[in-house]
This record gives sequence, C-alpha cells and structure tokens, in this order.
Amino acid sequence: MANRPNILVTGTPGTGKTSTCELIAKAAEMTHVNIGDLVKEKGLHDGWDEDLDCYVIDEDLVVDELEDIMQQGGNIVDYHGCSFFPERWFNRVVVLQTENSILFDRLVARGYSEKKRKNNIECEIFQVILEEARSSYREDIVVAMQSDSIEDITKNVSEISEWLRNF
Ligand SMILES: Nc1ncnc2c1ncn2[C@@H]1O[C@H](COP(=O)(O)OP(=O)(O)OP(=O)(O)O)[C@@H](O)[C@H]1O
Repeated sequence: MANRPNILVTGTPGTGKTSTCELIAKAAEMTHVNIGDLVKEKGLHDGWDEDLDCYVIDEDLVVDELEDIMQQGGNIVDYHGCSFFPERWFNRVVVLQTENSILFDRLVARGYSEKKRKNNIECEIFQVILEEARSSYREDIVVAMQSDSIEDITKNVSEISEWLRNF
C-alpha cells in the first residue's frame, strides 16, 4: 500500500467531480487525474461513439498509463465510471449525487443534446454509479455525497480533506 492514499471521485456527468477534485487537489496537494482529459490528450480510446457522443475509452490503456502514479499514491481521480479500475488503487471512493432538476439545468447549460441529457438524468435517477461503486469496492470505503450547491461542494471538500488528514 502506498504511503499516501488515492481517492476516486465518481458520479454522473455534471454532478461536480471536476470542481470538487480541483479544490481538493489544491487544499491537500493531491494530483488531480481527470480521466476524460487524459484519454483525449494521450489518445487512450478507440475512436468517437457517434451514438453516445463521447470517446470509446480503452480501459486497459488507461489502467496501464496510470499504474505507476497510482502506486505512488496522492492522486485524486475524476471519472464518471468506476468498475474498470483495479480495486487496490483506491482507499476512498466518493460518489457525488445531484437532485434531478438541478442536474438537468447544468446539462442544459453545457449544451448537451436531449438524448445525452436523458441518458445522464436516468443514470442519476437509478443511482447507476452508486450501485457500480458498491459492487466494485468494499462497502466501507464508498461514500455518497450530495452536490446540489456551492455550500455542498465546500462541505464535501472539507470532509474529504479531513479524511485525508486522518489517514
Ligand atoms: N455542487 C455544485 N453547485 C453548483 N454548481 C455546480 C456544483 N457542481 C457542479 N456545478 C457546476 O456544474 C457544471 C459541471 O461541473 P463539473 O464539470 O465539476 O462536473 P463533472 O461531474 O466533473 O462533469 P463531467 O463528468 O462531465 O466532467 C459546472 O459548471 C459547475 O460549476
């Protein structure tokens, strides 16, 4: 086990993973690993999925790319899925959740197509990512956090920072 912990922040697109991770990275000197950006920068995908309007990520390439830095610890990983990462990488898995109408407005503001909005809202309603996290990681390391407002972000960042201090 690495000396410093690794944290995964997951949740439906738009729930605030990137906003939360950026603040934690700054406050606690963690390395923010945004999987979506990494996939784009390093071409760790098998092309563009026209239907889902996103890259088809190559999960094996992503895992190979990150293995060394994950061994070192001190990373906060940001992605809207969690089942393909090795379970041993993470000491804490945070699942962000947002009330449907608030999430809907954020997805509209981002200019997502109706189909993409629908997919993401359904993902949130059915708690797909929370279920995925609970079935992929030990239940005691998985925590759900509400992310409806700026106050929620502040509270979540301070709870995660507190957890890091006590690690
Ligand atoms: N708790 C919150 N309160 C207010 N606004 C928020 C909150 N969380 C996110 N937002 C806003 O919603 C938008 C999406 O946030 P962000 O990019 O952090 O989400 P994400 O979960 O990382 O999305 P993706 O998976 O697509 O990268 C941003 O404009 C951000 O400012």
